[in-house]
Amino acid sequence: MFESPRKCAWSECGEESRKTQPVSAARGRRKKKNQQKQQRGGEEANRSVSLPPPRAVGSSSPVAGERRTEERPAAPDPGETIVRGIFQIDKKSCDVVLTARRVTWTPIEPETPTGESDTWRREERVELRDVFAVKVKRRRSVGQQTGGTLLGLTLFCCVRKGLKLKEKTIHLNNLSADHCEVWFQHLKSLLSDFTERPKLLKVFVNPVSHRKEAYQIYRDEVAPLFKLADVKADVTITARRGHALAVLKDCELEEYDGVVCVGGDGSVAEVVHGLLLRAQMDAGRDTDSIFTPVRAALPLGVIPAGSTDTVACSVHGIRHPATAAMHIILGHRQAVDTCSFSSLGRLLRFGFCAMYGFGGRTLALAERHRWMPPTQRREFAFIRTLANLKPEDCELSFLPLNTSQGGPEEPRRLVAKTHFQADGAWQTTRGLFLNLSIMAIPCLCSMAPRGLAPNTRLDNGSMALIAVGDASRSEFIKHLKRYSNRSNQQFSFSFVETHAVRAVRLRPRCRGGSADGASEDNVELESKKTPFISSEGTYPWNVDGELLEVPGELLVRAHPQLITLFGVDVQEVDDPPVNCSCI
Ligand SMILES: Nc1ncnc2c1ncn2[C@@H]1O[C@H](COP(=O)(O)OP(=O)(O)OP(=O)(O)O)[C@@H](O)[C@H]1O
Repeated sequence: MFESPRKCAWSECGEESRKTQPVSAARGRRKKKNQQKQQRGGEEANRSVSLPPPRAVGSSSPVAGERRTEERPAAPDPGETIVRGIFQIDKKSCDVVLTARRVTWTPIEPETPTGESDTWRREERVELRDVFAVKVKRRRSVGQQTGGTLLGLTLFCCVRKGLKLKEKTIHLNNLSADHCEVWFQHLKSLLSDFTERPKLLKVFVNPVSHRKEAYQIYRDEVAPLFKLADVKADVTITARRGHALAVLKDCELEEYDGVVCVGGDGSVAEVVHGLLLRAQMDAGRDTDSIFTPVRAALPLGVIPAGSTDTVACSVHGIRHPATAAMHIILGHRQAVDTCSFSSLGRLLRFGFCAMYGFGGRTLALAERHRWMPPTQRREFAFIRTLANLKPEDCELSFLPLNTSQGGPEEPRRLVAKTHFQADGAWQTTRGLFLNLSIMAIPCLCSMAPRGLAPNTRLDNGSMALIAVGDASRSEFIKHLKRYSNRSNQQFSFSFVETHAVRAVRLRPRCRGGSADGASEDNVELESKKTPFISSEGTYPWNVDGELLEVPGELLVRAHPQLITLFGVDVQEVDDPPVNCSCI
């Protein structure tokens, strides 16, 4: 029944397998029945067990008259059996079938006297798209590095539990070397057809991210999975801010199939900026002009090791390093919009999101208290800025996404208190704003399970502009608190407006010259209408969790699907929601 062209391999496997098969009188009857069935099926049934073993691409020279394009055998029908045999799985002898898509197995059990055989023959399967490695399994004594008794094959698979991806092993036990060799070669060949899976990665690890655990996370949770999947990694442990950017500007990117960043949002932003800047340099773009950027050459994987990890959450839905590693290994790719930040005609950086006003002030204050532990300094800055809550007087212009371009939602009305003016397609408004957020991705995180910008998507080609106008502190706190529930009610305030936009220009309106707001000691002394300006005369922006001091006007442009991240599009975070302890 299981005969194939590689007769010697199969016959040995057959003998070996028979040792493991349960013997029963009913089995003889079934065999006979199957033989009759096979005869009826004729050639069809034979072909299903006899596909030739895989041939390496380019390994055969063309036969006279054969066209080069025919060198590689035609891809098998996805449902067609490539190889079939018997293995012990979970201590049961199983009839195992390999097709181009999956491995299926059915326990071989004796029929009951009543012949109710099919009612308990439960078929199980694993899709090859979820298998990331196949290994020969051997029994070795302690300390033995090579050799050992062959036990069979092990499939390493990825299983989903909610949004979490976990490793699972399936042991296909059979002591026949030839049998296992045939299966191993077929499986290896099929897995190598997943060309989107990376083989060599450039990895950046930020050793000082959050609780300084990034290297440990990489070493203990990610590197073992990469090794199992035969993914090679060229690791750089960053020594300073800007190190990853410097490496990306100069390294031979063509060698790699992807870049991985182990760290928080700040590290991810630096690597994203590096990849995109390098792409513009390679394409000869003048970044000090209104240029059309080219896409990043390589996809980016993000292993979360920061405090908030909004980018990782937005493409994995969970802060779980092993899940992130699995997305990378399996080559799950998601196109992602980015934005560029320019001031005075010069590109400052590429990134995903920015905040001005409350978001910028809070980060600027936290940065001045670097000596504090990260969580404390963030909470301190948050409370202090909230206590001194004041609106920014600015001129806000934005280029709305044409409704025919399929915006994510109807834009909400403009804040009434501002002076509206249309300039071509741009809309300009002047007024007081407590906070302005411009986000190209939803920025999911445990404090905002549906995202800081639930009204944009990863790849919809637009950014969400969320403008929070002047309001009382208690109203502003109510607005912030609503981010933690999943009802999207945070925008149901008269002082909040949202727009789907293609570009935003923000010009802080300075009254009465520079105020020295650099010291938090005199923050209280600032006039309620004076914009927060650092001692260098710049305005603090929170760009991807990093402080960006902008000298005046900032232009933010959306760039649809400029980068590819390893991950998927998720709607909300799977982590338990976290309420900000400060409010
Ligand atoms: N060895 C290093 N020493 C100091 N800073 C570094 C080093 N390596 C990288 N950096 C910089 O640290 C900054 C912050 O990194 P990251 O965002 O990963 O940590 P975090 O701020 O603790 O996390 P989160 O942004 O999630 O709060 C990045 O801008 C990065 O460039």
